[in-house]
Amino acid sequence: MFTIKNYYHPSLMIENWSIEQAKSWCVFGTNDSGRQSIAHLLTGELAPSTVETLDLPNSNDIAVISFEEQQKIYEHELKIEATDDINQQDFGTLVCEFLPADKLNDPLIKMVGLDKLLHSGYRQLSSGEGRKLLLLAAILQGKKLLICEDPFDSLDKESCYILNQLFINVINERNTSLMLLLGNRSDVPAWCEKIAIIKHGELSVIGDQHNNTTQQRLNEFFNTDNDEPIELPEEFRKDRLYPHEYLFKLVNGAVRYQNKTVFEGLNISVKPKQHTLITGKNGSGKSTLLNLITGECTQCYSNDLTLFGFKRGSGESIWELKANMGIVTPELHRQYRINGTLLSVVLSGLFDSIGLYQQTENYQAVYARQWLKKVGLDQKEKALFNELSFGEQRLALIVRALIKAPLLLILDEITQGLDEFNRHRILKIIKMIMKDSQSTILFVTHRQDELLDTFSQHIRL
Ligand SMILES: Nc1ncnc2c1ncn2[C@@H]1O[C@H](COP(=O)(O)OP(=O)(O)OP(=O)(O)O)[C@@H](O)[C@H]1O
Repeated sequence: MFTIKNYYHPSLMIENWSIEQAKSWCVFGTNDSGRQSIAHLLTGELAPSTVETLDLPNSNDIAVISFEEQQKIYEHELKIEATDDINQQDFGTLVCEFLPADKLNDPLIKMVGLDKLLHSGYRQLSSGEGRKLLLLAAILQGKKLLICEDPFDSLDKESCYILNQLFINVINERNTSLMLLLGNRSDVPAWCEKIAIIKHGELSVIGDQHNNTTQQRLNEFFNTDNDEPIELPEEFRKDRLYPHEYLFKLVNGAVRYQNKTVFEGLNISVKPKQHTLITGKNGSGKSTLLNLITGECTQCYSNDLTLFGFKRGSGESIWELKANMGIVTPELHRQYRINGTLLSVVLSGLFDSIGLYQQTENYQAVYARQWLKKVGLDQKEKALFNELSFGEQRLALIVRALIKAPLLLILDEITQGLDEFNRHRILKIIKMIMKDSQSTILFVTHRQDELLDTFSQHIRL
């Protein structure tokens, strides 16, 4: 399949690595390890400074399924939208258009649950549905090497099971090789044969997964002594007067699109400090519910929804509402395409803007820097946001939401794309906020180890 010897590029070094046809590999790397460079190398986008052997498959035979690729497609879809005839209702590229025309009856489509969405637009898909589509497209196009970054992130339990079956099928029946780029040890499937790690851009082949030495090397790789306590800033601990019983209350809530009811008859209320967990299958409407609360979903006006004491649609200002909310969602990450510095992205959270358009005070920059330090990004404050890895961008958006210590924190799959070290660091901050602050958390996740027992309400959609 490929052989690489003594490859050197400033962002990637590989001494000796070969992969045979129909083999499965996991490459573990942290968020700043350079694991995305592996995909760039294999697709021919990372020309080496020096190399001894570089025997790669045809780039047309390789598919990369990553958050980065999903972002590119999304941006392309937005461009199409901008050039569309505005009178025409258009959902951009349809799901079926991503798949080979002669494979639209392939049983794999039903297996991953996309059969009913073939005529939906890509932009209408939930994040999990979008991931499944790219993977399915690659398989049906007969790609010979699939490179999947954190493929189990954003998938529900059943979809993870199906994805595992799908992977086993492509390796055994379709003679395809699989490379999983992972940041969490708990994501490695038992069937995966070989393990490699990447650290500071240097790739090391470790060996067979089910081998004691491999497990020992992995433990060493993930073992960091960086377990220092994280203290919440003063702002989070200040007492605040909140005059209403509920932060929000939705009565008989419903969201419907042309021929689809996402949910109906939904009654939900959240009181201050009633930390709430929301779970449900892919496409069950978790993000839609959050969008109703944040106002991203315009059907908030046709619902009986009261937010911070304002009945939605009664002339309240969205900025007044937003001032009380800190929001991190996959949608926000997709939309955050303004290319400022990391520091400016964090500061933009104080103004609820995408991009920073206001003069900031010194104390605000000091505060933003303190937050960057808490997530280990203080050395990168001048880096451009879109030059950071997906996981680093996600960390930046998390601290952007935290910086104003809002009344309500709306956190939708926030640990998507984070390596296990950063994920635990963020969960530690979340636990501190639950315990020691005046903020209330609304938290969506698919991960079992994020179903913390500190949530006082669990909504299952
Ligand atoms: N504008 C739209 N038009 C039509 N259907 C839509 C639109 N927006 C979302 N949907 C559909 O509504 C359903 C719910 O989507 P939502 O993103 O809320 O799911 P979710 O529970 O957050 O899923 P996931 O766990 O995959 O993130 C999905 O099937 C999605 O395809």
